[in-house]
Amino acid sequence: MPQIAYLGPPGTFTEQATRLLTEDFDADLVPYETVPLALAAVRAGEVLAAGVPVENSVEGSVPATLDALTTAEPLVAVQEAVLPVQFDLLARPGVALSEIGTVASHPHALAQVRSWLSENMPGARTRATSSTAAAAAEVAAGEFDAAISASVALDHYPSLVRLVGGIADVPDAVTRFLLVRRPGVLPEPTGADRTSLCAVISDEVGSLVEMLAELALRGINLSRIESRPIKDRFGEYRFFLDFDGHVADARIGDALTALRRRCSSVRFLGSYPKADRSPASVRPSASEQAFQTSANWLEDLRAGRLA
Ligand SMILES: O=C(O)C(=O)C[C@]1(C(=O)O)C=C[C@@H](O)C=C1
Repeated sequence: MPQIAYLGPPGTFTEQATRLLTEDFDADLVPYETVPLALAAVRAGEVLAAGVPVENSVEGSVPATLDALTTAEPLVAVQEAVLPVQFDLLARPGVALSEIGTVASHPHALAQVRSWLSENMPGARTRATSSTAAAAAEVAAGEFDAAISASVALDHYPSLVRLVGGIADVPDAVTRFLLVRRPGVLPEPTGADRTSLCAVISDEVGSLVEMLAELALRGINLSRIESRPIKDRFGEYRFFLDFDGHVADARIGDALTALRRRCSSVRFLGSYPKADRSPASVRPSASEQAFQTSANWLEDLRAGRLA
């Protein structure tokens, strides 16, 4: 049975997402303490793939995931899932809300309940843990007084109780997760796909606009752009782009070759079906047929068949 890594311990949102991402095949889910460790296990061939959080609708991208995707051998996303995110406040039995001195969770989770904490527990100090379930484990071990966790965490830490349920500063918050593997056969195009890549551009006037223009000119809908520092040179950035379409689509392939010529480096991070299955809208001049017709026309010109 294939082994699939996820950000653990058991009871994280990432575990729930990874179960969803692997529901079509029998998989043995293996918890790792951090996203970089889960991705290192994929690179080392210890596991087939990893489920990792990539972006939250309230707090934005998950920097640990973006950095870990680009700083060692290439990996590609093959599937995405989007999960609603609401939290429970878990504590040891007999502890009242007013007695809680420390509340622990993953920094992304704490950021999503910041207003709730300041209104309801103004005296409590927040503590960062490696995941929402790690916070529950540390509360069970007596490290902290309370944890902001997924409600499934309670199944794994039965010594805790739910003090408050359904906490969320933004009620419809969601987190997007990816299933990431070593490069291999890509998922088939479905007409409702997303392509992710990371590009480094030169520090020159207009280079960002020109990169984006390559997408816009081909009618490609950009759904996310994010920059992360390159780290060893101040003021230089990697740009993470997500856009509608599959690398097998003519307009996407054409755009990628243009980016490859224009950027100092381009790392392909995968083409995979969008979680919401919403089809890409393709303008007539960027359709497969339009690309084929114009390629045939050029071939005829070059062969002397047309003037
Ligand atoms: O999966 C978990 O439980 C995590 O701790 C990670 C994470 C994240 O990185 O965004 C996942 C979903 C929630 O948005 C909060 C935290």
